[in-house]
Amino acid sequence: MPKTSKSKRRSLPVTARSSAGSAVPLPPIHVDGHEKVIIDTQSLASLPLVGKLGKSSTETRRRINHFHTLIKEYSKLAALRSKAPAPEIDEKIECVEREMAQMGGLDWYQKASLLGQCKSRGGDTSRWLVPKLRDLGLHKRGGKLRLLDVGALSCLNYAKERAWVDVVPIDLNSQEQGIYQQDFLDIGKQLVDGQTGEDEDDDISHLFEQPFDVICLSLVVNFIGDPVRRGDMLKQATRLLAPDGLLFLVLPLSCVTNSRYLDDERLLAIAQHLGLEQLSMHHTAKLAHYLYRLSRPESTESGHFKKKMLYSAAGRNNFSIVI
Ligand SMILES: C[S@@+](CC[C@H](N)C(=O)[O-])C[C@H]1O[C@@H](n2cnc3c(N)ncnc32)[C@H](O)[C@@H]1O
Repeated sequence: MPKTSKSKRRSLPVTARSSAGSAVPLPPIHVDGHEKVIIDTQSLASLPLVGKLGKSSTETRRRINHFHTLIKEYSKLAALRSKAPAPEIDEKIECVEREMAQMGGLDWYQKASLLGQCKSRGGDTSRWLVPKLRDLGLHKRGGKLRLLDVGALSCLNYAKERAWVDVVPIDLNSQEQGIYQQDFLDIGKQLVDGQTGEDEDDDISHLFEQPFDVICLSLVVNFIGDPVRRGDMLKQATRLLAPDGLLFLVLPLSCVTNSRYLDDERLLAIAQHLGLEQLSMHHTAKLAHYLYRLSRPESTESGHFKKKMLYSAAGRNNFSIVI
């Protein structure tokens, strides 16, 4: 039974609180010499569950989409503030935070997303991945596959495959016992910084010492509002994968079919740049699934994939991934 770090030390940044009690975003940090804006999704995790799940899946989807819009708005404002702090920007940020809080924060968002995973609403995306792993013969490879499930809403996603899959489920805001509370982008920092928990039980860094055979980023990259941090997520995956390891990426279909800045071809070019070979791609009415194999060490160079307009037509969204 995996231990959860939910009530224990977090390897996540500490969230400051304003006098009004609302979460205050953290200042930008510097990674590899570049300033990165922290999209303080962690602060959302601490907001109370006050929002309601929609009565119909359409209503829930509408609210989830609105939450995504608020995350993007939040990221833009945080980026602006890091360049030129101003009281008006702080006010706008507080407004966005308040609206998120009214909806129920990250906790509400996760519960609504979990509802979307019900069998009656299409099931969770692990059901697409498992047959692919079997096709590759990985179920009889000998020794269990180490699988990192990022943004796991349930620790039972791979329960049927427990004989050959060893899952490490993580999330920013653990929804149940057995899901480790951990920011994917912080993995490795503890190892480098030599951080340890207050007592040994708190420290889950040992879970990440060995590379993973499979990493799942299902509907997680689109959760991040900042295109650079989306790119960081893909880079982090390549860092944590074993040679020939597999990356399972799921995005809402509109991110690749209706964006001004991203389509399947560009996503493939980004993946190849990172040393990922595309094994499989599948679009459903709502989702785009990709399976990649790490075929060579990642390229560490940035600046190759800036935000570049591919389609200028009106009505398209602005989803992009920047490397
Ligand atoms: C839409 S849910 C996706 C759930 C599930 N993977 C699925 O396919 O339905 C996105 C989840 O990703 C989590 N998440 C976002 N960024 C993360 C990060 N940096 N580290 C860990 N979890 C993260 C959020 O907390 C949220 O629970």
